[in-house]
Amino acid sequence: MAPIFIKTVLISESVDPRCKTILEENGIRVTEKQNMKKDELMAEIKDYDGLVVRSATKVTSDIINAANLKIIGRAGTGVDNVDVDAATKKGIIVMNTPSGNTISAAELTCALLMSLSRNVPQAAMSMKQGNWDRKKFMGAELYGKVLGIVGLGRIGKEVASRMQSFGMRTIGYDPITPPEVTASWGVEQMSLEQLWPQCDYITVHTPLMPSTVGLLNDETFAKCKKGVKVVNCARGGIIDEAALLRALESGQCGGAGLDVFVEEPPQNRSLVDHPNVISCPHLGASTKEAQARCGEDIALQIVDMVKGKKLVGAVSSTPRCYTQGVWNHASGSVQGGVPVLLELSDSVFKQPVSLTGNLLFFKASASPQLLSSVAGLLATEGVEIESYSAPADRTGDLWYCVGVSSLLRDLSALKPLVKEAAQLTI
Ligand SMILES: NC(=O)C1=CN([C@@H]2O[C@H](COP(=O)(O)OP(=O)(O)OC[C@H]3O[C@@H](n4cnc5c(N)ncnc54)[C@H](O)[C@@H]3O)[C@@H](O)[C@H]2O)C=CC1
Ligand SMILES: O=C(O)C(=O)COP(=O)(O)O
Repeated sequence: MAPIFIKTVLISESVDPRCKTILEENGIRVTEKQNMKKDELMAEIKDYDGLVVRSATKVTSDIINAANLKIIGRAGTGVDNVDVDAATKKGIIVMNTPSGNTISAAELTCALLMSLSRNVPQAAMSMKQGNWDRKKFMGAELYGKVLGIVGLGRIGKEVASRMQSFGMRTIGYDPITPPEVTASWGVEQMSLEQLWPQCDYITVHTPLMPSTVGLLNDETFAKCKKGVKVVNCARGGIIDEAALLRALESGQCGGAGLDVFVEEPPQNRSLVDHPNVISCPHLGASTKEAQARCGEDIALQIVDMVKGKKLVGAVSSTPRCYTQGVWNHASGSVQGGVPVLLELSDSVFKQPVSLTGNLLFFKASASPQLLSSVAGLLATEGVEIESYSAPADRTGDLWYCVGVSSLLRDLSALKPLVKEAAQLTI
């Protein structure tokens, strides 16, 4: 991978100080400016190569177009506050640190589930007001109850294992994670139609995207058990807020634990003020540990990119990719839940290239010895070939891709054999 020059980075939110330290130790000038209004950010952003954000900075297309950024780093998971398409069109790499805050978000979800079952926040508030009301806060055990988990990715999985230890039965739905995989962590998958009526509790852990907006709505609440309790520690809007309020008022929903809102902070306080709602100001990732991981990870990922070592955590859609200072056009799709590359510049691959793991791309002219020469060279560097994708055509200089056991320390080792090379971890 060719180095990408980043001299200046703006951190626009409260990110762990390790982020600034690591970037500065690697010769990058860092400015921290928080709580900027949109026009302030638009004016400020012109001076930077990189921007590091959390969830509060809305990196809209007009901000992206006002900037000369090369990288937008998200110290956290969700990138719905970044216009990834606009960034990709401008050739800006968007990267996140998707596993750094998984445990913290899962633990907060479990805390909300437990609080909903035993009315802990309401009882604590009542005590502070001088009361001693044992009857009002009668709860119900989690033991033996059914928890529906919609979205069985990193956080959904961690929530399942923790709530199983309370004796909950965990069922779920995910269009991508295979049922045999979730069965191995004790989650029985089924369709949403089958799931809704079985659950005592439902928790959502999907990204926010058109297919997940309003997953719980008037129609789906009506299919749930009366009194179902719901938790949203993912993104505001996955549970439709107006439908949730109606379900709370009718008793169809018995309680809600909300960490996230469509508008943050929410101007409309109807949900927050509802007696059966417990809420937090988007605290899922707000632990020392999660912030330390995310701050450090994003800085290290940027430094690796600057050094041309590897590209970790990139989430940009892939119409173009950057090698040796040149933008290459690419096209791909998602097959069986796995993103695949079909074409890179003028090279159409014989088989789709699964975009997972460590990948080494190289451009070379076809020859019967090419693969064995590359394999031999990689072997001397201690790198094994795990998969091989060749272009359908064999004329001229074309792109090849090999899945490798680890990335090469120095791509220049390939120089005698190839015209261009790039490597990345996905
Ligand atoms: N409250 C907070 O502070 C935090 C919130 N989050 C949010 O939590 C959510 C989940 O994060 P991760 O588990 O790390 O993501 P992930 O990508 O590991 O898992 C998401 C899962 O949702 C599934 N999914 C996609 N569409 C679906 C649909 N229509 N129905 C059911 N499942 C669907 C995907 O297949 C995937 O398995 C994200 O929205 C993230 O932004 C993450 C960290 C902290
Ligand atoms: O990582 C995520 O998706 C989160 O929602 C955490 O957001 P934050 O970094 O706390 O603003």
